[in-house]
Amino acid sequence: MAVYKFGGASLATPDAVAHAVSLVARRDGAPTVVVTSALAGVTDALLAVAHAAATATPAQLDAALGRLRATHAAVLDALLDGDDARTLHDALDASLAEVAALAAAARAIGELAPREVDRVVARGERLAARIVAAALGRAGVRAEYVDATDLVVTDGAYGEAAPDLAATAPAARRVLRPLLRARVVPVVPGFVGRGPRGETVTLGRGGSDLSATVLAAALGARRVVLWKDVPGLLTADPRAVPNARVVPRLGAREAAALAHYGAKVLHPRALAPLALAPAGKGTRVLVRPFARPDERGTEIVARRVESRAPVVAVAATMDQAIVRVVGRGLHALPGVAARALAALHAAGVPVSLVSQAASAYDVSVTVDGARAAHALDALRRALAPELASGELESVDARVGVATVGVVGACAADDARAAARALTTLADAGIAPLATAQGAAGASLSLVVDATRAVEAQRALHEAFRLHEPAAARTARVARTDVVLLGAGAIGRELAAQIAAAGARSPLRVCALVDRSGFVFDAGGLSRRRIAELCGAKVAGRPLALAPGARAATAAEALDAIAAHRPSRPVLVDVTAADTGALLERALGTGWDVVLANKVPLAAPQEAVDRLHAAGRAGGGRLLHEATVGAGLPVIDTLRKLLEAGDRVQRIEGCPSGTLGFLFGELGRGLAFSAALRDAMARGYTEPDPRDDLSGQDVARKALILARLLGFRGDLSDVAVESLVPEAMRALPRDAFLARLAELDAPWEARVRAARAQGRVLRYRVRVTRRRIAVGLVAVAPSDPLGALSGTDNQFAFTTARYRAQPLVVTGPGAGAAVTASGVYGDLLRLAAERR
Ligand SMILES: Nc1ncnc2c1ncn2[C@@H]1O[C@H](COP(=O)(O)OP(=O)(O)O)[C@@H](O)[C@H]1O
Ligand SMILES: N[C@@H](CC(=O)OP(=O)(O)O)C(=O)O
Repeated sequence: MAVYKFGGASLATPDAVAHAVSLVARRDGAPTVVVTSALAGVTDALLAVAHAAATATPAQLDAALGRLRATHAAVLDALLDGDDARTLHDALDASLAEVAALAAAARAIGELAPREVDRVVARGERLAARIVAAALGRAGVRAEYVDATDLVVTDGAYGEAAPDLAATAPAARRVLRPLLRARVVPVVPGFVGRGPRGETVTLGRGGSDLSATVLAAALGARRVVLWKDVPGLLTADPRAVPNARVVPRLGAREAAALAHYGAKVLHPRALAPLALAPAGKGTRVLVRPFARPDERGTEIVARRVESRAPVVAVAATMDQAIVRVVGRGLHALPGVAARALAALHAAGVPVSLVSQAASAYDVSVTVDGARAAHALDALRRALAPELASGELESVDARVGVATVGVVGACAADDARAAARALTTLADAGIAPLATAQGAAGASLSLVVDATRAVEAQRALHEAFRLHEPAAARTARVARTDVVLLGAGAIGRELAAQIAAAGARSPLRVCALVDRSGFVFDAGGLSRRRIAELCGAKVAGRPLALAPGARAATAAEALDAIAAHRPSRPVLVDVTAADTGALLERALGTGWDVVLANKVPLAAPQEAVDRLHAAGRAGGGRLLHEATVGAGLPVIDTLRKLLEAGDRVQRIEGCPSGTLGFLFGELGRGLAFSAALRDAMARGYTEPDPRDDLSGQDVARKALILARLLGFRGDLSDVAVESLVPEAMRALPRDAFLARLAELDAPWEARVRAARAQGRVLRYRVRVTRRRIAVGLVAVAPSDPLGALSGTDNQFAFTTARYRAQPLVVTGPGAGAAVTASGVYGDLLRLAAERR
């Protein structure tokens, strides 16, 4: 047996009502109770009529009733004809005539009593239920209108009546069971119940959800389906947060919390009648999309099982006022706060949030904004003695606030969730006016200025990554989106390393960018896609030609990616181009930047200063371990020394694997030309080996290191000794290579001279805060540099603490795998520090 509730938003047009009928028909005779809301907009219209009844002119009233007649007539004329249509037109006319009569009476006495307001407003549901029942009959489904006052027994509070389940159950069973047994679908107006004297009352806005769950509980239904015009219960109100997503399974506590924050999708008390049992037993509550009945929507379950993510949704109650009682009387005198709350209760002002710090100097509560003046009045009267004596300083109210709720099982007991919520608001420049978090609650409340409520919800939704599937977010790992600039050997290696780490890694490559264009996926490029793209790059095809790629400049690519609001984006530059302007822009907009590319950091001092300034202004951080010594912890070591308060006096080293190899071979007696050709054959050198021999690449690394020590100056200030004789510098590459043998004799002489002194040749950099020297030196074999072999790099730090013996870092300093791992280390550090 199932209870189907059709919301007003779903019953908006004749087609929609026909669709509702078809959903019931699809049940194919299975026992079904239908609960309807009023047609879309009708409750609002009836309430407007009720509230203006005493003051509106007859003409205004006629116009309003005319609109209501037209709304209903449009639906019933489209779906029904003959006797059915006539009967309903008569019912409609009679109903509206009664409203006119009630209004006339109201004009005479000056107001419409709450009892009459309920009588007026209940008409919406009653008319809708009659129309749906007739339309069902028309479609061949046996259906019968049953009035809610015969079923739903309440406490009789006008406008917000609470159903009495114990009294409702027997009545509902007595009336509905025989119908269900006879395979008749009872169609019941939602939102409506009976007071103690048999009078018609309403259950509060959105109350037909409650009607449905009360009847389901009374009948022991297997399922309640609340058909809505949204795809289910969402992580946020889609009108405030467009990328909100469906929560497939939501715990009852969270669903209720969401409803209490005014998420119009569910009546706050709707779940109370049901003892929600673990899946399989009890009544299942489903919130499903009316327009797409084959989608599953949301199931509300007793306990949330779906994920460990602490936060499942955000919501906001608008149009609130925050009312404060301030003064030392709150802690000096017993019972002042209790009296304040009692006064509000007595005045009929419901209180939602209550916040009082332990210092007890003020207590703040939130109330419906429309009742702020009434609340103030009640408080001032109740606390008059303390206000007069000065024990209380003031009672005041601020209207135009909203209560934003961060909803989740652990929102209230996960310190990280609370911290993140507050930091998120702080980052958005939104100061909470009050906060509350219960010891056992399923939510954290943050009161903010109403004008900032949408922004606050969006920022929180983003911060808790609610737009991602629940399984993808856990409390601890926040996603870092990596944008890879350059898809050469290092870029490809890095992408593969990140992809290999899989879902456990906080890093996700969401874009590859090359000179031709870019490929982007907000959810992260899959391992397979990365492999395909890299394969195409190796085959020499530009990215822009890949499926799903866009041709663009790198700047255009970044703008396009930024528009998707990536999570903690990092731009990784593994090109060898002058990318300074692009990096400056990224840093300035808060993106972090990781470089293997040396060029932007070896640029003129003022350009580098601009980069750092952009980072400071925009909040982006810049790491570049791989620019010196590839994956070796060179900059990391320097940072640790400085952080520990050491003073670094000098860094000496061989930051070139190519030159290291060359001098090793010369030392072993090889001819210069043979050693260089060997290095070329092994792929150690640049295509034109003079790029290595000129010392320019080494000079860049030296400059980067020196700048870390405080050096200010440019590449032109670096004294570089080139190993290419003046006369050979301008030759074409091949001409240079053809004349290599000419260099053998001079080199042999140098090596021999050094050996005579018991020394070996090395190409060394030496940097201090003031000076950079790059060139050939003869060192003793006992020197750390003397022992260097193969393509290893070496860096020796002489510091205040490492004075007698330097701290030495040695190891392979080139190659895609180690360079990529240097970049990877930086990325992990950024991800860890942002948590
Ligand atoms: N977290 C949420 N999930 C789904 N809808 C929400 C949420 N918060 C607010 N809403 C709003 O609630 C409304 C719910 O649906 P609707 O079909 O109008 O319900 P009904 O017709 O039963 O009153 C939508 O307009 C939607 O914007
Ligand atoms: N029609 C009533 C009751 C109701 O539940 O409506 P809906 O299902 O459209 O939220 C209201 O507007 O408050």
